Amino acid sequence: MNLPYAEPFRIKMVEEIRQSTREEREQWLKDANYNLFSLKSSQVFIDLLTDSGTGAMSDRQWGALMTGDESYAGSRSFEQLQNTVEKITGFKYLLPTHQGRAAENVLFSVLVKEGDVVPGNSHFDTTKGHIEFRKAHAIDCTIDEAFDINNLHPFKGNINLEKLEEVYKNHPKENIPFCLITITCNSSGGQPVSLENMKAVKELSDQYGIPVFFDSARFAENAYFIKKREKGQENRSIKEICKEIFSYGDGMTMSSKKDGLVNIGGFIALNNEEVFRKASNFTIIYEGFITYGGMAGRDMAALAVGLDEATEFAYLESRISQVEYLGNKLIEYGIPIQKPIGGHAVFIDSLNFLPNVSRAEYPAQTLGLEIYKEAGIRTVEIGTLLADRDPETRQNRYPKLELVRLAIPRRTYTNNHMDYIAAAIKNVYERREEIAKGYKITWEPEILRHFTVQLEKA
Ligand SMILES: CC1=C(O)/C(=C\N=C(/Cc2ccc(O)c(F)c2)C(=O)O)C(COP(=O)(O)O)=CN1
Repeated sequence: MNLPYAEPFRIKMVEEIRQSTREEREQWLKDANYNLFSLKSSQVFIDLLTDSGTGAMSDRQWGALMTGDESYAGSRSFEQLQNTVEKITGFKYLLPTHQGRAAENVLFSVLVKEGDVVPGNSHFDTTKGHIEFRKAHAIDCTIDEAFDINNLHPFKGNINLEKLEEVYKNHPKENIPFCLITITCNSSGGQPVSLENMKAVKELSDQYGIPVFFDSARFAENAYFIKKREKGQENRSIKEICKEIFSYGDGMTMSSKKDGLVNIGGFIALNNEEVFRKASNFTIIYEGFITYGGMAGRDMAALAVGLDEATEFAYLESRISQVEYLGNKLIEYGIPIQKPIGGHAVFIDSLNFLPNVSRAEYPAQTLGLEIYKEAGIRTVEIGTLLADRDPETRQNRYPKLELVRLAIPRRTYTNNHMDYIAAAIKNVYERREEIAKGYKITWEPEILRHFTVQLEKA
């Protein structure tokens, strides 16, 4: 018989997780003002809040930690990281930061000014936050197919070139610091961008003299989808595809907490020496000296190993197959999810799941709370709460999709956990008609409200 698939690793360390009762969870949600971010990890059985920094490191990464060089300047670990980043991306200048939004803060302090526009595919919320915080505007030029959850376009992270050229034509070049391509595109469901689209975006941007940057948090997963789905790529290595991806950009920001396979860290990498020099000053102000930038030497050492591991097909196949396994189970149960299934998460369409909950009562948040009550599984809302209010009108911005994201940490849960998650969501789906009321906000902060917002039952 054909041998079934098995993971290319074995487990050497485990961490105990504990179940709770439904009564306990209902009380804990009340105490948390119905904000899943406010739960303690001890109150969560399976944590799908984020794949950011929550994965398991390998024995080689733990080994690298022990030999980290903590020198303030010129650390050996920085050199190891710099060599690895250049090998994978081709970018020769590196500025470490403590995580992805810190890289955005440093780079955007150089490139983004009041009144600018930054086009791209869907910007993730902290990236958008760092653009709007500077009184600039993010313009989403994603292809329309991305917003139809049943459309099986293989690259829903792609940029619509007509929409992008409209931006280039309607704004002076000095007010367009760069075009930002997010790979994979988190907000539209962990959807990849094709090499063909990246190439076309770079060519169009070069015509208008606009630089292109990558928000690269899940670049390796994007490369995997290119290898699996894009014509002519099936025989190329992940590392070869990554090199070509970055050849279509002038630089990158990176949240290493995703495809860096580490629990903390980020960086900027680019080829433009002038931008590097200016960004170095902001690194020193915000992050620390330019050869550690808010990271310990040991974390840079572990990251250098992590980037190498993350850009290997066997690891990516294992990681993405687990997400597909969960997604296919939910499809089998009739649950409406974003298709094709993304690389790091399964995204449930809560408007179809909970038709009786009005948009003004946050259906995606309502569904996330029901899933937690049902089985102690924490998810995150990628909908109206996250979309926040229009900076000028202060009205809710209702995005096209109201999603609940099930983000799968890397090398952390087994497929038994996936079966448990799918069964829990099926149970909620079977009682969806009874769920007719959502939630209302009792307190919210000025920006990025969903992290700390407080709610009560509507
Ligand atoms: C494509 C991209 C990201 O996905 C990203 C972060 N993402 C997170 C963490 C998170 C962020 C915002 C939330 O509302 C959230 F609930 C979760 C996530 O789970 O997906 C960052 C920023 O990288 P930092 O987290 O290292 O600073 C930059 N770019």
